[in-house]
Amino acid sequence: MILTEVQGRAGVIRLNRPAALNALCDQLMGELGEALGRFDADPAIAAIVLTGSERAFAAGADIKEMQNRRFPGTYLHDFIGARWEAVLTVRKPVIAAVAGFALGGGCELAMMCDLILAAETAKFGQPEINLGIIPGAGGSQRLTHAIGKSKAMEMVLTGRMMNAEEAERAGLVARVVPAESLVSEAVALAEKIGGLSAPAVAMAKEAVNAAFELPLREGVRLERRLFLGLFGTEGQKEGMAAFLEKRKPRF
Ligand SMILES: CC(C)=CC(=O)SCCNC(=O)CCNC(=O)[C@H](O)C(C)(C)COP(=O)(O)OP(=O)(O)OC[C@H]1O[C@@H](n2cnc3c(N)ncnc32)[C@H](O)[C@@H]1OP(=O)(O)O
Repeated sequence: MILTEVQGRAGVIRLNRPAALNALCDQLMGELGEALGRFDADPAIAAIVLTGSERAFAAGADIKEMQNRRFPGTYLHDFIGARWEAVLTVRKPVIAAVAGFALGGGCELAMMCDLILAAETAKFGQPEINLGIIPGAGGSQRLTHAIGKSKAMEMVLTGRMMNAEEAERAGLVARVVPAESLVSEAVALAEKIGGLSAPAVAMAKEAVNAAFELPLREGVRLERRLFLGLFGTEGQKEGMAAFLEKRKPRF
């Protein structure tokens, strides 16, 4: 259900369950967690690209698998839990490359990544309300952080989908690119990141993500500690020396 390949410094993970529009079943999420862990541990990989098919990044959690779940069983054996949040434990940048549907858990998975590149065909939505439930993998929180209360509320309350252009305008996605160059653009981004100082990249990711979890003052304190810590790295010495010597840095 998952295909992986290495393209330059990028570890590319493709969700591959076409008959169900990449519905995120238990097996797929297990394979995804394993692939993320493998690329995160591989020193040759600078960043991870997570993508789906032309038709769907992922159409959400598997409704067939969820249909007969009952409370309190779901509460005692939280089927979202750590398995769904594997992407949040990855230290390297994770780029979601989204074409087609990113709905429900698919939208939530994309939002757990560090940034989203969207094809012109991308459609984002939290349609759980149509199933008699609400988002359960962070959608009500991350979508609201990303696009603000009114737009998020409208999408969560009505299940309305947002196209790529609107998603870019609203700040949900970093950039919209032609569908045919979606993965190559994401890989190019990973290559660019791969040419930078690895400790600076890791700390930049940590600092930006902290903005979602910490109050401003604590976030700024964390940023300051990380910033000061970078003066102990070779990357800072090389980066500043290269600038002053008017040459490209070699990290
Ligand atoms: C994370 C948590 C806690 C919750 C969730 O994610 S809940 C799920 C939220 N997602 C949705 O509600 C989207 C459900 N899917 C759709 O609305 C539609 O499939 C569509 C709008 C994405 C595409 O519609 P289209 O008419 O183009 O295609 P379909 O014939 O409907 O789908 C093809 C094929 O895929 C199966 N499918 C699609 N989504 C799911 C899903 N989330 N879970 C399980 N299966 C899914 C669909 O049943 C159909 O399969 P069959 O050909 O076997 O009928």
